[in-house]
Amino acid sequence: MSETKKTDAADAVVPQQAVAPEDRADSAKGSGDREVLLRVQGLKKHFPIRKGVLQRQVAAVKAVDGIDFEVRKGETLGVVGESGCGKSTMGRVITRLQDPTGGTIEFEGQDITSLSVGKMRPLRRDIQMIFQDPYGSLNPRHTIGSIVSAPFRLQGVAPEGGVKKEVQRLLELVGLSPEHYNRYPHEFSGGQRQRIGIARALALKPKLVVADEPVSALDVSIQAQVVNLMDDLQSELGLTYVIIAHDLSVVRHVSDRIAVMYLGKIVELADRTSLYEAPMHPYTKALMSAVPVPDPKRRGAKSERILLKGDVPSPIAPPSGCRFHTRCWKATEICKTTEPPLLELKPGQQVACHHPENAADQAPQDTVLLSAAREAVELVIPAQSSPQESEASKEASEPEAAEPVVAKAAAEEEAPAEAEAEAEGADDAAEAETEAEEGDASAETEAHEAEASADAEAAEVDASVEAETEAAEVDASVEAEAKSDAAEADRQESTDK
Ligand SMILES: Nc1ncnc2c1ncn2[C@@H]1O[C@H](COP(=O)(O)OP(=O)(O)OP(=O)(O)O)[C@@H](O)[C@H]1O
Repeated sequence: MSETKKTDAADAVVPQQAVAPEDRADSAKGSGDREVLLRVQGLKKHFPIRKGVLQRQVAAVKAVDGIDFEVRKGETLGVVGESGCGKSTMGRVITRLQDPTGGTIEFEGQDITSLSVGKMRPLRRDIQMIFQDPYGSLNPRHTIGSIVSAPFRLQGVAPEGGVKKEVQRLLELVGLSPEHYNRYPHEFSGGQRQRIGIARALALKPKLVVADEPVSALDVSIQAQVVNLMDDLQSELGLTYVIIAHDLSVVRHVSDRIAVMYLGKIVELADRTSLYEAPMHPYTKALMSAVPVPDPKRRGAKSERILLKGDVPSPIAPPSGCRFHTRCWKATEICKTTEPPLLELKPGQQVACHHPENAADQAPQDTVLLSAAREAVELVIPAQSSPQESEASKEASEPEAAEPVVAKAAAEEEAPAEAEAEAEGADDAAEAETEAEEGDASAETEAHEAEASADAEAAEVDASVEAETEAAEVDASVEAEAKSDAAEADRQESTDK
């Protein structure tokens, strides 16, 4: 409760150097002149933690805690942030698979925040979701035909030319053969399964597709294919995407604009170029510094890598003021007491920070760093030019490995499991107790997931039998080939004689 009060107080603080309204209008005319498809305001999703016989609520996991953004027709909004910052919850809430705790969601101008399941049904055609796990999200007992045609059955839609023809067209659209219609999910690779998931999501020609980590479960080589497929489909079908991902390279490749989340809040929202070239929020800067540069020639241009120290605080009791102040090297007293609002400091670039990078300071009078700020980060200078430098940077990173300090900025590539375990460990009890709360998630999704997990074992067995069979087939064909080679050699020999 106290945080809420502080937040309210924070809202009253008007930083002096935000972009003037007329400039904002200009920026809206630029990249933002497309029609708004989805508008989210003050969106919150809190999972209650209940205790005791009476199951009284004692606290709440503030997974999403007051976020505002818009998605325009035909664009791709990327959402990034560390594990546990509320990305997936945000995705499930905007598609109304979970009910929000507060705020509003408007789709094509219609307020869908509290529509009942029945009233949401017709809108389900327009808003679809692609899930992260291509193995768990397809029912192993159903054929591909049945999986991809499910949306037609559920919505009572009869496509022109019949369901089978339409499903086969969709399979072709996503790069699969129409002959796969009668096959089962275990007969496909991860990338192919994700294509099937995409075909299912596109069956009803949706306007908005929310993809939650669509490629993170796939091999790197397959990721590019699926990302390119989604790109092509967007131009072909005029789709609008919200793509949730923790891989900054993927997000950079696919997004027009990017929202950076930290502990249930959007800390920066900007177009791709501004965000990658001149990030304003220190957290964004730290995330960006962790993105590997693939080109060795350009690697030298990358200044230093910022490793954030300390853990992500618990979303049950997030820090006061700016939630990032406990890990920020620029934090001053105001950051501790006053929550910075998300303001457009440059046309098309919104940031929630009192002391932004690449922009005028919003609280120039507040200059004394918090003592923790001095310890908040570690800079790693890329080892490249001289041997001495490489030695120094090696030394700088060694004690860090010995310390129990988690370099969170690098968590995206180095320790996602650890970060996740932390967040989840703290919230395990909460999750268990609030499971029942999730009854509001789409019945369709739940039934599907339950069935899928019940059958996962069967699928695994099938898959291993399949793998054995395949291996046997390969052996047999190799043997046959060897035999025919030998016969050919014999024939050749006798001809020569
Ligand atoms: N059903 C639930 N009950 C209780 N807490 C939940 C529930 N679902 C999510 N949370 C908590 O909400 C927070 C945000 O979780 P969420 O899955 O949205 O994060 P995320 O950014 O998508 O992380 P990841 O990338 O690991 O999926 C976490 O602390 C998580 O433990």
